[in-house]
Amino acid sequence: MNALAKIEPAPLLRVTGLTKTFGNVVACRNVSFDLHPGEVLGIVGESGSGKTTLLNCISGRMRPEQGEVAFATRRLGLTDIYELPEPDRRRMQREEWGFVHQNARDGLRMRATASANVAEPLMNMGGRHYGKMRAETERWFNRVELDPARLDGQPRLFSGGMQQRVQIARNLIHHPRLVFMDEPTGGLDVSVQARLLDLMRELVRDLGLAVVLVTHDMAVARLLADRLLVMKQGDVVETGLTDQVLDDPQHPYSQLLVSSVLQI
Ligand SMILES: Nc1ncnc2c1ncn2[C@@H]1O[C@H](COP(=O)(O)OP(=O)(O)OP(=O)(O)O)[C@@H](O)[C@H]1O
Repeated sequence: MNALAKIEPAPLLRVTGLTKTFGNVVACRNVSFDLHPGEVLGIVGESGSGKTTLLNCISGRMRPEQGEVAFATRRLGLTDIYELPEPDRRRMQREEWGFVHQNARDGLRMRATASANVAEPLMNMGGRHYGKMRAETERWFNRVELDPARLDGQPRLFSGGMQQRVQIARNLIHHPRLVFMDEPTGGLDVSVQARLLDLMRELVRDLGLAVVLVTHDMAVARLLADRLLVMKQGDVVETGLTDQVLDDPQHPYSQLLVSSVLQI
């Protein structure tokens, strides 16, 4: 083992040379990065830069044309997720990952009760003790600052901010090792966003979560991300620590992105 290998911890996720096209459009071109346990990586860029496509490819929802997405699974260690048999990949996604969508209706069953939504990952992992699952669900309701009196309500009757809290609880209750978030506070009122962001920051820190976060909002990136990956027309044009990228952007596109936010 060389000296670097001793210092450098093993990555949780390793993306290598990932490319995805739609006809003539190159949505992501030759993207590579490592994500380590407990690290929050923000993927930023303007609309159409390829953020969502990259997120979909690395979260196993869309197979890239080229490249590899390797995840350190509990059972097999660092494994190309697209080489896994489909049922194994789905199980890994269910048991080891979370995915928080921008629109709660994409991540929740709106007509099931909120408690059923939150408890479902526990049941998927073999939980059968109703009382214990109910208690854990209630604990998570409190953790995301939802009133346990609403446990048996349907998310479709909740406010947007409450729905996002249900989605977050559902995606954390089973102790995932990696959580993907796609504009998790997009579409919410600014005041609701602020508290939700604080809550998410607390949870990420307390649980030591590894997160891949897609956002076009630099304030969200500043608050949550340790490191940023700036995308422009499918290319990663800059990566670095969040403060470095936002306070001293090197690439002209990152400079434009940051200055356009500061002008608002
Ligand atoms: N299913 C698809 N079919 C065809 N083209 C697509 C598809 N999905 C994405 N694209 C194209 O790929 C490029 C990247 O889109 P993508 O949605 O990944 O960007 P984005 O940065 O997430 O944008 P936004 O912030 O608006 O969601 C765009 O040119 C888009 O039109």
